[in-house]
Amino acid sequence: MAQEVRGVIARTKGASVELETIVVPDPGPGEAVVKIRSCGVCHTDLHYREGGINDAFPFLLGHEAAGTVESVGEGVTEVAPGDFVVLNWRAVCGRCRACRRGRPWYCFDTHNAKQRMTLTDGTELSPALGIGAFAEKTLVAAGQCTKVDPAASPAAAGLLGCGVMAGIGAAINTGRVGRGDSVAVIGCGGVGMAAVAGSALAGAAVVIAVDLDDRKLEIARRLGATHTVNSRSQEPVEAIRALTGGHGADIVIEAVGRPETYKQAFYARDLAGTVVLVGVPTPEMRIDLPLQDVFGRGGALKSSWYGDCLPSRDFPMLIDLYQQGRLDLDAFVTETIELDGVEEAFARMRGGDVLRSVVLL
Ligand SMILES: NC(=O)c1ccc[n+]([C@@H]2O[C@H](COP(=O)([O-])OP(=O)(O)OC[C@H]3O[C@@H](n4cnc5c(N)ncnc54)[C@H](O)[C@@H]3O)[C@@H](O)[C@H]2O)c1
Ligand SMILES: [Zn+2]
Ligand SMILES: [Zn+2]
Repeated sequence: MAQEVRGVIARTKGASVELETIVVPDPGPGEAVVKIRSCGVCHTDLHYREGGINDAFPFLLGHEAAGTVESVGEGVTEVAPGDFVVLNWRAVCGRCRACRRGRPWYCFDTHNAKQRMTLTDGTELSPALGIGAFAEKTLVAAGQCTKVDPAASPAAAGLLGCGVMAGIGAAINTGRVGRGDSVAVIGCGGVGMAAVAGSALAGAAVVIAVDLDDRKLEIARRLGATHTVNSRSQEPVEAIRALTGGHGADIVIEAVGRPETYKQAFYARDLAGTVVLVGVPTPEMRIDLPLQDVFGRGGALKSSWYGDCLPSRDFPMLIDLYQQGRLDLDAFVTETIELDGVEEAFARMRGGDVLRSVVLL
């Protein structure tokens, strides 16, 4: 029996989101219905609301979530009703060229649930990043569910579903941060802050956190930053160079998604360093770089999707680190809110006032 539940909908470009009734069908073959316990507000949700990702309105927002499996469809063996799970963006195939090369976020053959959730008038919804978890329940592919220890707090576990995984993975999986490296992270929101924590976990000797807001920089110190730079008062490229013996950082992680910070990341790295691009630009954004600089700097320019994670490997590992007290996921949660508080949470995110607002259900 299809069920009616409440969900947060972005109807048109730039309009305030509204809490509306949505219809969640029974899970079909390979699918699961998940009762959402927590869902963090990520900047990507705001990008969807602004039409910055695509125009497939109306969106059912929310994609950084943990929940309990309520029911599963035919042939599902990965999870069973009652399992506590973290949701991931895509059920990757595991067989295509991208999957076999260990880059599943470039999978050509994802098996997400068909878009079958609707408004009560039958209008088809686009679930953000294939999830749609600002809702009491959502329909996903069973392969998007990773079982984790049910003793973990839902607010903390849900963060792994996007921002924290994207940030930690950008450092560890994409950037290959290792013992003794110097790292600069430009932009310390939920994603960049996790890149700071991931760099510290990986043994970096120098971790430079860069942001416009001293409150963020203070938290970054708690999570392992050895130095902080406020770009309002210091030119960040010069400051990063000064803190790394004049060379620039071995790994620079961009977690804002703006032309000026892309450019800073490019120039703040050591000549043989790696730039990891995590911030999502909008279609009209451009930067202009002298080709001599592009050529003359060795190293690597990499983009990082979802921290190049493998959910079944990385989610349980990060939950372990959290429960051992080695990864302070609670420090990311600025506030917990209700489903009807998402629009106000977007305003606080724009104002830079929160690291993460987390909807608890
Ligand atoms: N690649 C991925 O897999 C992935 C996953 C999740 C989010 N993202 C993207 O990462 C970006 C960050 O997401 P978030 O949720 O952390 O956002 P956020 O809004 O919480 O954080 C952005 C941070 O950047 C800071 N900032 C803004 N302009 C700056 C500047 N010029 N210099 C230095 N700092 C600046 C802000 O003060 C804020 O702390 C977004 O573009 C989001 O879409 C990418
Ligand atoms: Zn996200
Ligand atoms: Zn694949």
